[in-house]
Amino acid sequence: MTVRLDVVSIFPDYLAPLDLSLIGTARRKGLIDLQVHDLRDFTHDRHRTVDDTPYGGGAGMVMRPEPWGEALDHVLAQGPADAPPHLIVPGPGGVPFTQAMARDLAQQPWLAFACGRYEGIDERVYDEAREHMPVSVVSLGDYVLNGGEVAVLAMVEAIARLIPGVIGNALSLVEESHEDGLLEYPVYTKPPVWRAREVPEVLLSGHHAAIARWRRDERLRRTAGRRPDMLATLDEQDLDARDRQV
Ligand SMILES: Nc1cc(-c2ccc3ccn(Cc4ccccc4)c3c2)n[nH]1
Repeated sequence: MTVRLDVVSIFPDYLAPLDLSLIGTARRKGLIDLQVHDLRDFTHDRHRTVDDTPYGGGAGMVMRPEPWGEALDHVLAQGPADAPPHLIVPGPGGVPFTQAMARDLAQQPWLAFACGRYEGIDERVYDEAREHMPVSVVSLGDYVLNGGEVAVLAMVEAIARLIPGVIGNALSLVEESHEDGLLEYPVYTKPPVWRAREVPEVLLSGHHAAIARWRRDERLRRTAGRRPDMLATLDEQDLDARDRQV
């Protein structure tokens, strides 16, 4: 199944990195159909204006509703009216983007992303969009960006890599940070000694049960050290069950 992704931005070139690496390959393999739209193509004045001053005053500018309305109409017209895209709008005040959300979105056949800029998009655009498609306002984290493009690059990467066929070795998706509630274990490769630093002996032992146990312990230790909040949500019997597996 080809997943369709539409992105609307005033900086379409910001999304050029999605032509590279795994995502680029997936697009060429036909697993992903990504279309980037320039919001200014949906303006009609000489200066291709996309922003205006905020009602109620205040600093900065607000993105005008008309170009967004026409841009989203154009996106909607690319697919079946009875199966519209899920519109994802990055925003500092959004619902936190998580691996669980990425997994859910990777199952959907058609996603659209609206990249805001300035102080944001006129609220009526969200209200209007909700009459035609599901709309989610999503935050990448508790820090402030200047616009949605960087957030969309991150979300598209997180989602696309979960689409079957995009990542060659499906195993590499298991036991990743956030995939099963623990951070990933430390990894090593040749040489066995580098600047007098040795690789942990167990990893060279070929003793698979001991290696699995070591990796499990490292994940727990690392999670407890860096993300104790994640351990709190990993309930007891789940922890014990995991330990029994090793
Ligand atoms: N996680 C996350 C997302 C964003 C984000 C996303 C889209 C936009 C569009 C304009 N801005 C600038 C802005 C800053 C503060 C208040 C309102 C708007 C954006 C920021 N920041 N941080």
